[in-house]
Amino acid sequence: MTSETRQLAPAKVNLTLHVTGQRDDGYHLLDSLVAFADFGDDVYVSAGPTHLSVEGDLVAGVPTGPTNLMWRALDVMGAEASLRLVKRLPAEAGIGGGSSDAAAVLRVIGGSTVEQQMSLGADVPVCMLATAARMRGVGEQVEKVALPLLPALLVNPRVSMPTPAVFSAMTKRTNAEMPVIPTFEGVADAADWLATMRNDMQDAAISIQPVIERALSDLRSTRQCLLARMSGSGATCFAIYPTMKAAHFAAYELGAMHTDWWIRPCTLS
Ligand SMILES: C[C@](O)(CO)[C@H](O)COP(=O)(O)OP(=O)(O)OC[C@H]1O[C@@H](n2ccc(N)nc2=O)[C@H](O)[C@@H]1O
Ligand SMILES: Nc1ncnc2c1ncn2[C@@H]1O[C@H](COP(=O)(O)OP(=O)(O)OP(=O)(O)O)[C@@H](O)[C@H]1O
Repeated sequence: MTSETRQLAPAKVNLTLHVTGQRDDGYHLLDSLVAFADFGDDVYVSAGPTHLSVEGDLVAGVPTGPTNLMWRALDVMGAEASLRLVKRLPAEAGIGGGSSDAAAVLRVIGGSTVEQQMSLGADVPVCMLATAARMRGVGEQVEKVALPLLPALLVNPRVSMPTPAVFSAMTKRTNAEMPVIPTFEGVADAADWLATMRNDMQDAAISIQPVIERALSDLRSTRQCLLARMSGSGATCFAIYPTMKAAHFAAYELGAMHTDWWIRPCTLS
């Protein structure tokens, strides 16, 4: 590694999240269609003794020392590097911020195994791909899926959601897996199919933070919204639109109503 390498650590969005069972060790079996935004944290890696700097508007709650998942990624690989993180994704938000940051570091270092990736977090293997994929097992089984480019809006009502608390609040842990994912003819076709799928963590997250229901209903009320759902363990919700123009218009509409919410138009693929 010579000069500084920049990697986008894109937001991860669970377009579907089916929880299909629970292992004896407490981890849940998942079946999830995951997509990635064209927006995320910026991760910079350069040669040198291990060091991390964290900057940006959304640094609250992000560790700046050895517990940061980027630093832990270096430790797992027995590597040294100078790291810089420009944080643009809210933490504990269901869009994989820390996992995506760790995966970005692992991509630069190269040669990580699925076991090493999983030791950092269940979302790290899928974040290594950083493109649409079906995720199964407890997160270790990932296969790429072809998706049309989906115009979308991400909305976080600025409440943090620790993932274990949401899993604990679930009342039904054995649900149907997804059927075979079809080949989609376009955005509307994909949204129609997605509407028949679920996020099995959504009701549990709403029971902890009812404002998520408000985010979903406000997204559904925006013009031309094709689908609105929560991502991961929340609280970030996403909506799909036929065009980026519609997604930008919805961002404007919602932003006027909720000046304190985090609202970001993007494409997902
Ligand atoms: C809910 C998802 O975001 C869906 O993409 C992920 O499965 C969670 O991924 P993550 O944040 O990388 O999760 P980890 O940091 O590995 O795990 C946090 C906690 O979530 C629970 N956990 C996580 C993954 C999984 N398949 N089953 C679980 O029960 C465990 O209590 C674990 O202690
Ligand atoms: N680089 C990082 N960025 C954000 N959080 C980090 C990072 N490294 C460690 N953390 C810690 O990880 C915890 C979870 O943050 P993160 O944003 O990854 O969660 P999440 O949104 O629940 O992810 P997921 O969608 O995978 O469930 C935070 O409490 C934070 O202290």
